[in-house]
Amino acid sequence: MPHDALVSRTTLITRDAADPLARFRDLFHMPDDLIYLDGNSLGPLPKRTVERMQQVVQDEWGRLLIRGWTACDWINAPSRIGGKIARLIGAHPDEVICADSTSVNLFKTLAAALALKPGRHVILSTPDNFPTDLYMAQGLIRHLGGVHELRLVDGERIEDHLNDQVAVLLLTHVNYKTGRMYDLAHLTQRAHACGALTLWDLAHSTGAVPMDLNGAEVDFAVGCGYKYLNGGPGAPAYLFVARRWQPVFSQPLSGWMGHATPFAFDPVYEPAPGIGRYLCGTPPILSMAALECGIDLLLDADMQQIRAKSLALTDLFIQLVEMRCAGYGLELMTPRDHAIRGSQVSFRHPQGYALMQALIAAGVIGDFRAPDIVRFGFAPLYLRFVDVWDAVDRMLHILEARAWDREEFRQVKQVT
Ligand SMILES: Cc1ncc(COP(=O)(O)O)c(C=O)c1O
Ligand SMILES: Nc1c(O)cccc1C(=O)C[C@H](N)C(=O)O
Repeated sequence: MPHDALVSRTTLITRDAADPLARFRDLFHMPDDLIYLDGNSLGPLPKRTVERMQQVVQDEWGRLLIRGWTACDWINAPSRIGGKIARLIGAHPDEVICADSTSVNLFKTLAAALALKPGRHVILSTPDNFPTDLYMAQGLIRHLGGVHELRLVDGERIEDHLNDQVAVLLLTHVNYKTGRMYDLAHLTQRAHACGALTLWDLAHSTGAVPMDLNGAEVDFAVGCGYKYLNGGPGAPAYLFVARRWQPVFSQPLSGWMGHATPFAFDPVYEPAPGIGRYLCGTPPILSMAALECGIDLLLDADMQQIRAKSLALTDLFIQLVEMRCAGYGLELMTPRDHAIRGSQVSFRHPQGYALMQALIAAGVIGDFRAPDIVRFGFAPLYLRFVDVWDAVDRMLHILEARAWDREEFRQVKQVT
C-alpha cells in the first residue's frame, strides 16, 4: 500500500466494507473490544467448532462409543485432515498427515531425512530458528550416537554453508521473532544442488502464506495446527513427506498406527505403504475434530486473498506506527520487503515487556519475545483494517502517557 498520509479511521472503515474476506470475521468468537494480534501463537475459536465439539462428544463418543472409529470414520481423520492441509500448502493429499505435535513430527521427519543421506553428517540451521527445532535435532543426534553435527550459521548467509557435508537443511520458513520469510523454493533448489535434503518448519506460514511445496520440490515439512489454522490450544500438527521419499524409509517412532495392518496385531512391524507410516499412536479425535473446523474455514477462503490482505494489514500497521508513534523508541525488525515478510510485525522497544503488558491491559493482545521484542500477528480472516488503526491508537496513548511505566507491568511474570 502506498504511504498515504490521509489514511484515517473513516477511510479504513470504508476499506473494511470492500474487503472480500470480511464475512469470515463473524464466524469466530471474538470478545468485544478486544484486538487480537496473537493468532500466530494461538488462533481464536471458530463458532462452528463449538457445535462440532458438542456433536463429536455427545453424539459420536457419547452414543456410538467404540463404533465411532468406523461409523464416523475417526480412523481416517489423520489422512482426511492431512489431505485438506495439503490444499493449503501445494501438496498432494497423500503427502500430508495430521498427527502429534510439531516437535514430534520434526523428530520423525529429520530422522527419516538423515537416514537417506548416510554419507553426510551435518544438519544445517540457524541459531534463531525456533528452539524446539534445534532441541529436537540435538536430541536426535544424541540418540543416533553423536555422529551428526547441528551446524548453526547466519541465516542471511546460509547458502554459503551448503556443501557436500550437509545432509539436511532445517529451516523455519517464517521466523517467529522477526517475521522474516525465507525464499523456500530458491533455498530448496540450492540445497538440492549440493545433494542435501530440505526440512521446512511451516508453523508460522501455514494458513497465512500461500505455498507450493511440490512446485518447489520440498522433501519434508512440518507445521502447526493451533496458529493460523485455528485448531485450538495444543491442536494436532502435521507433516509432509514428498511422494518420492515415502517408500524409501520409515520413521523411528514405529507405533502401531503406522503399521501396514494395525488390526492384524502382528508382532513384527511393517510400515504402511504411504504417508500413513508417519503415524505413531491413536489419533486424538476430539482435537482433530476441532482442528478440522478451523481448516474448513480456511479452505473456504482464497489463499491469494489472504496473502494480499495480510500484506495490506502489516503494511498499514508499519505505516501507522511509524507515522503516529514516531519518537517513542520503536524500531522495526520485520522486513519491509513483501517478498521476505510473513504475516507478523515485530518492533524492538527498550521497555518491550512492560509495553506489551500495558497493551494487553488496554485490550490489544500481542506477544513479547525476549529480550525486547513486541510482536503482532495479523490473521486476515478475522482482523479488520480498523482494528489496526485502533491498536495503534491504544499504543500511542500508552506511549504518550508512559502508561507502561508501572510496577505491575514491569514485573516479569510467566512469559508465553
Ligand atoms: C516455528 C515453530 N515450530 C514449532 C513450534 C511448536 O511446536 P509444538 O507444537 O511441538 O509445541 C512453534 C511454536 O510453538 C514454532 O513457532
Ligand atoms: N505453543 C505455545 C504454547 O504451548 C504456549 C504459549 C505459546 C506457544 C507458541 O506457540 C509460541 C510460538 N510458537 C511462538 O512463535 O513464539
